[in-house]
Amino acid sequence: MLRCLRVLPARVTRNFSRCCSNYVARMRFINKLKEDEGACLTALESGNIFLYHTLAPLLRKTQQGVFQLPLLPFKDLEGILNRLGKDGSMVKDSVLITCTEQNRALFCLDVGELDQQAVEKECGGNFVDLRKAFFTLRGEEAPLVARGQALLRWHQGNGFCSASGKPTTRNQAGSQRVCHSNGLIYYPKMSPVIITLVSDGKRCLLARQASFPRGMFSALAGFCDMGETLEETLRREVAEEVGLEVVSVRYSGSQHWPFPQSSFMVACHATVSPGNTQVDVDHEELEEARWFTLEEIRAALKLRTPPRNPRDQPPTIWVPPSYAIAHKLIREWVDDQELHYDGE
Ligand SMILES: NC(=O)C1=CN([C@@H]2O[C@H](COP(=O)(O)OP(=O)(O)OC[C@H]3O[C@@H](n4cnc5c(N)ncnc54)[C@H](O)[C@@H]3O)[C@@H](O)[C@H]2O)C=CC1
Ligand SMILES: [Mg+2]
Repeated sequence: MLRCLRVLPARVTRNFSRCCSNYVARMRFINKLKEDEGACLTALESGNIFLYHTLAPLLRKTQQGVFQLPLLPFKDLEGILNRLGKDGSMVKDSVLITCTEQNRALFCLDVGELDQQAVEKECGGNFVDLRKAFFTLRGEEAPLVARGQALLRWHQGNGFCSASGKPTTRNQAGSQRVCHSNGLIYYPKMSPVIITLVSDGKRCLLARQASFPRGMFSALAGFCDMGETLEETLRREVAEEVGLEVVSVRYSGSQHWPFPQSSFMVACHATVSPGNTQVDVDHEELEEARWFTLEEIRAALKLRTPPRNPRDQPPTIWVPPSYAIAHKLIREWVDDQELHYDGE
């Protein structure tokens, strides 16, 4: 939700405020901006832009020590670019992100061709790694910064048609690219991934990859193969990674996950029958997978930050932080277990 997004004082035209007075109108307006080049340019000229430098977002720290995503009005950014010796019209390369509830179109731009420190000085902020930005920004800004980077990354990697080899051209909103030599249209892509918390009724199954930070365990995850349903991916991934056969699936939620590239995470709870719980780990994929009791999971959830895990001692078990959908699955499982036990 964008309800709490900080935007600079609105300079909204009457038409624009009429269009965006409620959710349906706002969504239709965003859709229009994707199709109408002129309307998109007008919205950009009265909109706000946030910046990246080679895909690292610009953040600003307030006097209270809170990190924010600085939003620059079109004219201000044009002025900054001119002062840095760039043609201000580069602002028009901005990519549409959304329209805020305060009726402002929101765009982002990568200024990677400019001197990083000079931009930081002009804007009063610092370009930081996406992972750090995602972890430090307040809830409603983190998905925005991830979405912006994903779109900019997609444009940077799709400048040429994979069929003709000729350059592709983007529309004003940046919602598609076209190869004019053969008419092929390219749209931004996410890879669908299933993430599932497997339970045997009393315990849940968590796993870790060798690349995870020490002591961290998460739910099982895997990319969908071409032509698979989500249920088929889930059954296959659980079978492949831990050698178990799932008997039921329940949808929980979804999340865009920007690391390392755009994935569309679909989160589900799954169960195996209590008589079929012998784990057989695929060590090509996972370092370890095992069943955890409710008490163990409660203890892991209590750790707000990753624990210090000295090398010479067994690690304290911890789970992904609250912005990861794996955390939501684990918390829901605990709530379900507590409800179940209360009812017994
Ligand atoms: N948001 C969250 O809570 C969590 C997110 N994840 C994300 O889920 C994703 C998938 O999990 P994994 O266990 O790594 O998947 P996985 O079990 O499918 O194994 C990854 C392997 O699948 C292959 N693969 C097939 N299609 C691919 C594609 N479209 N893109 C990249 N590799 C592909 C590659 O060989 C890759 O090494 C990861 O990117 C990870 O960041 C994982 C756990 C928690
Ligand atoms: Mg996996």
